[in-house]
Amino acid sequence: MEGMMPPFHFLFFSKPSVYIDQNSSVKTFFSRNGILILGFIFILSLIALIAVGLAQNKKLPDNFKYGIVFDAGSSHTSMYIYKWSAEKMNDTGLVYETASCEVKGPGISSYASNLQDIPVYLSKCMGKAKDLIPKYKHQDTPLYLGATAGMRLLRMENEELAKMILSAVTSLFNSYPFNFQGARIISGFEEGAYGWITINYLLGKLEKHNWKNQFLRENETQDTYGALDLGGASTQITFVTSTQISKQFKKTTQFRLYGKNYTVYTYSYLCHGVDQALLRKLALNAKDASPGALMEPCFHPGYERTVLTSSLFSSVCTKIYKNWISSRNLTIQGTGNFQKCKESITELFQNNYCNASYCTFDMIYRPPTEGHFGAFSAYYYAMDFLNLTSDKVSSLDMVTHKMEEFCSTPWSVVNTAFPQVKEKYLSEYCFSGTYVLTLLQKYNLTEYWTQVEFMDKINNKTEAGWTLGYMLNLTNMIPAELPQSKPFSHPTYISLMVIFSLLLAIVFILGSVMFQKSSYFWK
Ligand SMILES: O=c1[nH]cnc2c1ncn2[C@@H]1O[C@H](COP(=O)(O)OP(=O)(O)O)[C@@H](O)[C@H]1O
Ligand SMILES: [Ca+2]
Repeated sequence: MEGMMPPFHFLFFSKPSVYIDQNSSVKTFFSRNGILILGFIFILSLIALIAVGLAQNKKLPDNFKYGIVFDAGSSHTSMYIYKWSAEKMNDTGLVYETASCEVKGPGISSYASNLQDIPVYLSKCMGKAKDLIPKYKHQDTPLYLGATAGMRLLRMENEELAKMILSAVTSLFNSYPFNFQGARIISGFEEGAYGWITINYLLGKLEKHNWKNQFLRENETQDTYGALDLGGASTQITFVTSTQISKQFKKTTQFRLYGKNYTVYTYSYLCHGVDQALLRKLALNAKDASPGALMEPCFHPGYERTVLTSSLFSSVCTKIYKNWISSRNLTIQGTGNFQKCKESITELFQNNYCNASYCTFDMIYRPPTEGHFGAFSAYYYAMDFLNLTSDKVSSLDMVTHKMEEFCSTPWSVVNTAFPQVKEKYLSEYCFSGTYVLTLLQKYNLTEYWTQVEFMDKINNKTEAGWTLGYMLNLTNMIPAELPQSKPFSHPTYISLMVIFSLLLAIVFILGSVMFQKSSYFWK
């Protein structure tokens, strides 16, 4: 049996029963110490290997954070609750909308004369936020309210009243356990810029990971989308421009996001929101109306609506049209003519004077548009209802044809076909659809019809709008530089794994050989 290897299990389980002589016991002593040292290295390497593996692939605990933003628009107020993983807060696209709430009632600016009703107005949605967000997170949850063009118009009319509305909101929100960060009127510039951040963040245009989960460099990221927001009282256009723009126009802003610079052009047109545009159009035409009646091509044939003429001139946007007409009832009668509707809408845009190289309308300079656009809010509501989104209808001729057909459909037919749609919205889709087309044409975007994507919820979850961008900015969640996503870079991780695996293999082999040799001395 001399010279033969002991069976495998012997290497590990057999114990020497007798020491043969002095010489062999010294050798055994050294070989046993060697084994101990190797065993020690083996255990250390094993611990290091496990530690590296765990650090790299650690399953992050479900530690979520929340944020609440109220969008106090001109026509209505909505609340959005955003949620994200606390550990990954600087990664893009990880903040999403977990719930939303429509505040019942009109826009907040109409509460100027009944401030005492503001708590009732907002408390239902606040109650929903309290129920949805775990109690122990309330104090860490930032809460914001941003008001847009409805409040901008009220401020122009009566600054004191606008302040009183915001104070009423502030005292109400201070009574809740959330981390209230303020209620304010955001500027049109912010509204445009935050809308642009929201859609590009959600579409993953600001930074990209590759398959190894590394952030891609500047030239490897995708082109951003321009943002088109259409509200009730104002509308915004925002896009990255490569045109050198003179500082005098003050229409651009610089962003540094995830290590990349963006020069963003943005402009907000007050009074060009869809509700104010309709009011301006009606006010403009009211003076030519035959006594008591106004023929209106943007409403369906057979549709009638009676208004008090004073209501047409009460807005800051229509005051300039106010003339000798004393207040009286005016019956608006639909004639359903798309072409005439479009012509009358075109009158709302001024094209007469431009003090720059190029203006879209209303003397506002704008550089040439570039790339794709995401159009949301009232752009989406109108085009989605009319089944005219750019992915459904490929050419502008088809859109025009469908609009002609829709506008000329008698109101009785439309009303019967859509009993579930709010009458205000349904009766105005001919106008709002035509307005969307005219506005896009004024922006020179109808030539690139398929490059305009009408969008509502991005990734089926998060509504496109300024609110998410606002919160991301105020919570510093979009870093200027690229964040490190893992404790080790991928090459370091691979190198460490290889080194420790090799070390383990060497130790194991050496250990086995030494153990085998020492067992000869024991025999
Ligand atoms: O479901 C809908 N169908 C059609 N239009 C809608 C719907 N929901 C909201 N809108 C319209 O979208 C616009 C939203 O404007 P918002 O209230 O945000 O004003 P603002 O951004 O100018 O302050 C309003 O004109 C409103 O009537
Ligand atoms: Ca809005």
